Amino acid sequence: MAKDKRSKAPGPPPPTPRPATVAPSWPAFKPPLPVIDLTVESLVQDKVVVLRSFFPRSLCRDYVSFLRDLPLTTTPGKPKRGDAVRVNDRFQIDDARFADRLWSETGLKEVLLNGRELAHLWGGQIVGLNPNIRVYRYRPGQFFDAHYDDSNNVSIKTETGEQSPARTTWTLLLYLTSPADGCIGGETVFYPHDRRTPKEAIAVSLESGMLLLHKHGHDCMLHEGREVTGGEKWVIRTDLCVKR
Ligand SMILES: O=C(O)CCC(=O)C(=O)O
Ligand SMILES: [Fe+2]
Repeated sequence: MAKDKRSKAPGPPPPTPRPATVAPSWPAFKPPLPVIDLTVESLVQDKVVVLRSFFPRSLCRDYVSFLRDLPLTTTPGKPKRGDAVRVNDRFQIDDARFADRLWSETGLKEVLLNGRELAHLWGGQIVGLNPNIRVYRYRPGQFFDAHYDDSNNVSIKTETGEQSPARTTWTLLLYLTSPADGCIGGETVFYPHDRRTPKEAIAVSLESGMLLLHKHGHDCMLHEGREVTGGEKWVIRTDLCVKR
């Protein structure tokens, strides 16, 4: 797929149904996070990193049972021209408070900001996570077709309470289920050379509680969420934001 004809990750959600406006009462991070010394492991140099056991299994289970009760909507199978085919059930909310909790009450902030050898990766000075929180559920037969994720301009509340201009630079995916919970398939697959061929596929297997970050925007690798063939894949998606 040529870069100039690339299919984009979906932009704003379709006009109906509308994104939720009332923030969910997300479960507490219990036990307190992080549960292990988080480490940033590189899977594809300068493009994909993972932090394993970001959520413990028990917290993943708490989240999945909580998320089940949210008003998820099935995305249309027929996307607008230029948008990726994405077939899953999803919930979306602008929730700056939860984005901030994920950033500053989990150990993520410390591990990313203190890792001096990582500083060059993020595309600027990290200021937090995108308040646009997305929850995906994939059931058997559902998938996210190959696409690129865009960088977006957003506004983030700083520690002093002011809104500050920011830009998303990396996609954040937090996997809540895996084969250990009966989820078969659903790997996130990257194609470093923009060719969706089995030979060039770098497949990241699901691991409950693992957080994955991948570079997006101009340098985004073509990627997809493989079809789920058994059980359910649950993911929380947001983005890493830098100062603009
Ligand atoms: O669910 C996945 O594995 C991929 C999700 C994705 O690519 C996205 O949210 O843009
Ligand atoms: Fe994506």
